[in-house]
This record gives sequence, structure tokens and C-alpha cells, in this order.
Amino acid sequence: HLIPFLELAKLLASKGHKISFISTPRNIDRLPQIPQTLTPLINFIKINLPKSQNLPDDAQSTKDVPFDKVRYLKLACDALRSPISDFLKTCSPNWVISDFVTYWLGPVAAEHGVQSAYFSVFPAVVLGFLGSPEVAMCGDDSRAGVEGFVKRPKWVLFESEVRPGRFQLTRGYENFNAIDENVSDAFRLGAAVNGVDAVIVRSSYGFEPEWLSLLTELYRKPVIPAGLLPSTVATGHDACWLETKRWLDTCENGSVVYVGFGTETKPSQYELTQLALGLEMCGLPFYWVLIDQRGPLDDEVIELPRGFEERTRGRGVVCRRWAPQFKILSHDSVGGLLIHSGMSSVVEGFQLGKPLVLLPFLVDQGLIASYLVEKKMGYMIAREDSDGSFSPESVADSLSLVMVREEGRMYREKAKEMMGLFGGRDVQDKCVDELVHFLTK
Ligand SMILES: C[C@@H]1O[C@H](OP(=O)(O)OP(=O)(O)OC[C@H]2O[C@@H](n3ccc(=O)[nH]c3=O)[C@H](O)[C@@H]2O)[C@H](O)[C@H](O)[C@H]1O
Repeated sequence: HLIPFLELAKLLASKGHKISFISTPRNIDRLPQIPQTLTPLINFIKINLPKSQNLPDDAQSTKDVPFDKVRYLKLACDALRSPISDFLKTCSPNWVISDFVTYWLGPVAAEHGVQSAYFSVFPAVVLGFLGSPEVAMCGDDSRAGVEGFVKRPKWVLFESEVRPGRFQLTRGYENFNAIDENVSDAFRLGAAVNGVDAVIVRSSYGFEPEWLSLLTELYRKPVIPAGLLPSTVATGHDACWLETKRWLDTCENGSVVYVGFGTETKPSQYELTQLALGLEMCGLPFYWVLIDQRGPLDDEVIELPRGFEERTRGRGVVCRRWAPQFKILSHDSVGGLLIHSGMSSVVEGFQLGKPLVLLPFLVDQGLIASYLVEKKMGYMIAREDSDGSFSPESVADSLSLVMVREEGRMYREKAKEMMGLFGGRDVQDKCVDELVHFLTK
């Protein structure tokens, strides 16, 4: 969630406000450069995580550890309560804006007379589906088990088909349940909302009018959309970009599909195989950013089908390191995206007017994907709801529909139509002005 937090910090700084951006040393070092004009206003503060016997020494972000070890990162993060409290006491900022993992921050801030807000990188549909803070923290009788979770929640009174896939709920088991001494993500989220003075959401009324209105009812405190936070092109040239650009320059305009599942989603061996065979079958050029290991402790090996890279050489690229995603998407050769529905990737695709094929893996991604499908803004690859299985044919068919075929023209047109809502600087600026007005009144 670092990138949207940095984007928010940049937007607030661009209005003249001083920001202290607190994170761990390695995470701060990983951040993209900020424009020189903002450097006097954003002070990066590094706080070390305590050592944990369950984590590798330099693990500081979710992508550094396998999925089942993420809870130890959250527990390590809980130990930051005391240094952050000291910071608030010494620096007494006007506001502290935090993520849901640090769910204890609101009351800590209040002790020092500092106002607090939870900034949700998830859009309102994800928060609204999870319900009021009390329901998120303690559950709800109408929602027992997976079956209770795939129905429209009783507090959603408007028509909506939004729901996660059953297989996504099973995959997210580690996050949804308290394990060892770690509380669940839903509890952290509910408690984060409960403890703060206001909730800031990466969204806009243009994008999610009903769900944002629902949140104000559920939360009974100010809910302010921060805008969709479109990306800005990172400065600087890395070797990877020059090599990639040379390849993209050889492809026809609008022909390449960008395939990427964000910063941490590693597909299973089954998903990797189906995807690879689907990409091979569809015949389109592709640029695939593949995460095949989550940190040094991850010993689950996944491999592309035998001969895949030879058979697709020249037509496709598989990149196994950090790729300059936004620069690649901005290239004219890229005609569409196959993504997991992570919000930053959704925004980047639409701000550039490029259509989306969706393959969500986790619950939040499933909710965003089903919202986009309901609004006819994206096309989801068909998967078996119970176990998430899907065929190479459905990958190939979805890609050709959205990228090439006449029946899929509506997705290409919709993506162009979305450019203003997702990328318009004036739309974003208006949201930030309203947010600043709220924070300073
Ligand atoms: C907990 C998880 O946080 C999330 O972020 P995630 O990284 O998965 O995806 P995005 O929001 O698309 O964000 C990914 C961001 O990283 C950039 N990028 C990524 C890979 C790369 O090689 N190069 C890049 O530049 C990309 O351009 C985008 O800005 C989502 O909420 C997700 O739903 C949630 O489950």
C-alpha cells in the first residue's frame, strides 16, 4: 500500500502541507523518487521493525515473505506502537493518516491530542461489503461461513451483484481468521475505522456513488474520497525500461497485452500453467510480469510449462523482476491489461484508456472485479467458483474478446470513456481540495 500512500502524501504536499512519511528503512528505500519541488515538504522517517524469529532479517513488506508468514509482519508492525507514540508526542502533527494494519493508532494519537484518519487503499465497495466496524471486528450472524459471505450483505439495500468468489474466501483464510496471537485483517480494519476521527478512501463519487454513501451510514463519521490517485510517470531511466521499450517499439500499436498481478500475488503452479497455455493460445503479443518467489523463505517452486518461453520467443516477454509498469502501460503498443484487479493497476489501465481483463485471486480483488463487471467496465475470466479452476481457452477467449473482437468493442470504448474519471487532473485536484478543506477546518 506504499505507492498510494506516497501519492496521497505528494498531493497533500503539493497544496503546501508538510508531511512526515513513516515506514521501515527498506520500504522507504524502495519508494520511487518524488519531484524535486516536493522534497522540502516530505520528510521520510525510517523506523525499524523488531527482529522476529519467524521472518527473514530484511523482510519488511508482504512481498518479502510467503503468504502464510504475512501475519508475522503484522505482529512485528504492532511493536511500532511505542516508537510511533513517541514520534506523535515529540512532533505533534495536526493529523496522522494511517493504514488498517496499525489499527491501534487512532487511540494512541488521541492520547497526544493528534487527530487521526484511516486511509483506505481499498475502494468503498470493499469496505462496504465488509460492513460496519462492529461487524468487521466481531462478525455477524447472517454471515457465518463461506455461504454467508457470498450473499449480498443485509446492509446493502441497493441492487448489487458484487460478491467475492468462494475460492477467494478459502484462499484468504489466513487473513480472515485470527491465528496465534495475530488478530484477523477484518478485525484490524474494523478497529482502525472505529478508532479514528475520519476515514479517507481511495475513491470518488463519480466511481462509486452508492458504496461511498453506504459507508457514511455504516461508519457514522466523516468519509472523504481522496480521488482515484492516478499514477504519474516515474522519472529516471533504468536498464530494464530501455530494453523493454526497444521490444515494445517493434510491436504494432494496441497489440500487446500487459499481464501483471501487482506487487505480491504469486500464482499457484496450476494458475501459472493455465495462464501460460492461454497466452500461448491467444496468439497476441504479451509482456508478463511474473512473481515466482516471495522472499528467501518461499520454497514453493512454480515453473512455466516446458518449452513455453522458446515457443513464444519474440512474441512474448516474461519479466521476473520489478518492471516499470506505468511506463510500459503508457506505450502505444500496449492495447490492454490482464490484471488481478489491484486498485492501482485498475486506475493505471483506465487513466490510459486501456481495457481490462480481470483474474482476481484474493477477496478484495474479487470484490473490485465483480464491481467492475457489474458496471460493464471490465471482463472477468470465467472460473469455477468453488475451486477457482479455469481453462486456457477461457484466458485466450477473454483476451481476444476484449483486445480484438467486434463483440468486445464495448470494453475498449468504455476504457476510453473512463480516462477522464480515472486520470483527469482536475477531477483529482477537486477531491484533494475538499480533503484539505476538511483536514484544515
Ligand atoms: C494487499 C494487496 O495490495 C494491493 O496492491 P497490489 O500490489 O497487489 O496491486 P496494485 O494495487 O495493482 O498495485 C501495484 C502497483 O505496483 C506497480 N508495479 C507492480 C509490479 C511491478 O513489477 N512494477 C510496478 O510498477 C504498479 O504499477 C502499481 O502501481 C492491492 O490493493 C491488492 O488488491 C491487495 O490484495
